Amino acid sequence: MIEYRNLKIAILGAGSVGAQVASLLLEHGEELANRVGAGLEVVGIAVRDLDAPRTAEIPRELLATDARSLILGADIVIEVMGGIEPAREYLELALTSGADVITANKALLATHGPELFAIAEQVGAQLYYEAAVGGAIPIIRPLRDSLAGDRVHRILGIVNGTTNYILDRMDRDGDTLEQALAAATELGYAEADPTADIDGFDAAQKAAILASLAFHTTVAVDGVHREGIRTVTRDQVVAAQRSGFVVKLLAVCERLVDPETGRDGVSARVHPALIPAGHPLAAVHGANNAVFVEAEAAGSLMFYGAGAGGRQTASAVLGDLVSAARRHVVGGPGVAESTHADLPILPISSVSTRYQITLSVLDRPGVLAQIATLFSEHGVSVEAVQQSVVTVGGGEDEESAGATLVIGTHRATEKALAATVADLAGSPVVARVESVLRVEGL
Ligand SMILES: NC(=O)C1=CN([C@@H]2O[C@H](COP(=O)(O)OP(=O)(O)OC[C@H]3O[C@@H](n4cnc5c(N)ncnc54)[C@H](O)[C@@H]3O)[C@@H](O)[C@H]2O)C=CC1
Ligand SMILES: N[C@@H](CC=O)C(=O)O
Ligand code: NA
Repeated sequence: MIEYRNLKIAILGAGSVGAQVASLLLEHGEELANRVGAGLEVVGIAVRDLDAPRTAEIPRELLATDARSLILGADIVIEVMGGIEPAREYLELALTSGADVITANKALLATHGPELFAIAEQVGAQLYYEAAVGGAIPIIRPLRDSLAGDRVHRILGIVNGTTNYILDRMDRDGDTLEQALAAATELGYAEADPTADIDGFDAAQKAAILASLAFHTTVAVDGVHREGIRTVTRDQVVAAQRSGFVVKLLAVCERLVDPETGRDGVSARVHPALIPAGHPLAAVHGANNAVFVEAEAAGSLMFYGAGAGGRQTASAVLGDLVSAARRHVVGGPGVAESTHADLPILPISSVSTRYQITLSVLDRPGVLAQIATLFSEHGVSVEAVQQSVVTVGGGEDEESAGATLVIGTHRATEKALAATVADLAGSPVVARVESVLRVEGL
């Protein structure tokens, strides 16, 4: 057996992810040591309760309640406890004491990432976070390293497993949102309070991280436009199927030209969207995640797999551990986060996309023409219109009770669309604006 010097590893948190990280590291320690050229010695695992049940067996002598002492004695600190404080304080302590840091904490990175990266850069340490987006899926390293020589234009991501599971059940099993959410809760995908998933907060944090990395700028979570899936109905999902689409909660990060100033900028948004049934993202089922990247030279790439789960996420954490340990063996300062492009974050009103608008309208001559005029007044170009007439009564008594119009548009700005929808809602020929959904991936 080869004798290596030992690197001291502290793990903070032994929940779903932490317990699996510890167990896999203890099980495969020798194999990983051979890959790294140094021993990986777990010096301790910080927990709040020494006797809490764990998802994997961990030797009790490794558990400790004094996180600070563990951090100060470590070469590499793995933070898998979640939350903002004390995680932020612990990571700052770890970095300033010269340790490299690995975190799975998207909430922390989306709010305090820039200050933590600045500290890492100052002290020459490295902050790794592959597990923070897309769980086990390699996406941070591909964006940071493999695509660093290219120019990323756009990212379309399914980055929240819980909402993808819910929308998939609505699409394939005919569930309502409430039924699908109940199933997601029973399977342990959704938390008891599913707000972070359902209302798009979790996806928005991931979008902020992806946009910062892809466009080499700083996108804070407050700069991400966010709409969750609470308003998505089974009727919308069925109507989407009929017109050859599926509804997905998407994180969309784009590099674009500001229509107001003509300058380059970036935008990040999270919202339900229609995706053509033949698009690779439409085939992402259940709680899986996928990130579809469009780059200038590379073209389209898709990264797909398990976006969550303790053991799956532990794989990403351990990949980061191997990278961090190799850097310790080789020496030298950490690589700075390349967020210096300083591209402005554009508001949602500057974004252009396609829309599908469903209207209940009166069924009488001239209605279509009036509606078409309304679109053209705002510079929104209509691509296709499908009409179905709603009837009441039967046989000789059957009469029209109105019509449903499904209108697909060409690209238009959010500003123009919002003005169009406001006018549609106030038009005497429109009984109701039933649904407005953005269309992506065309
Ligand atoms: N579970 C998953 O599938 C994924 C989780 N993540 C991220 O990984 C991190 C951990 O997530 P989970 O393991 O699922 O959470 P968890 O809630 O199962 O585990 C967190 C553990 O940390 C402990 N903890 C909290 N504060 C502590 C403190 N001050 N000192 C010591 N221990 C403390 C808790 O008692 C708990 O056992 C979070 O940031 C989460 O967003 C990222 C991707 C997927
Ligand atoms: N709640 C998240 C877990 C991983 O980040 C999800 O549902 O994807
Ligand atoms: Na990942």
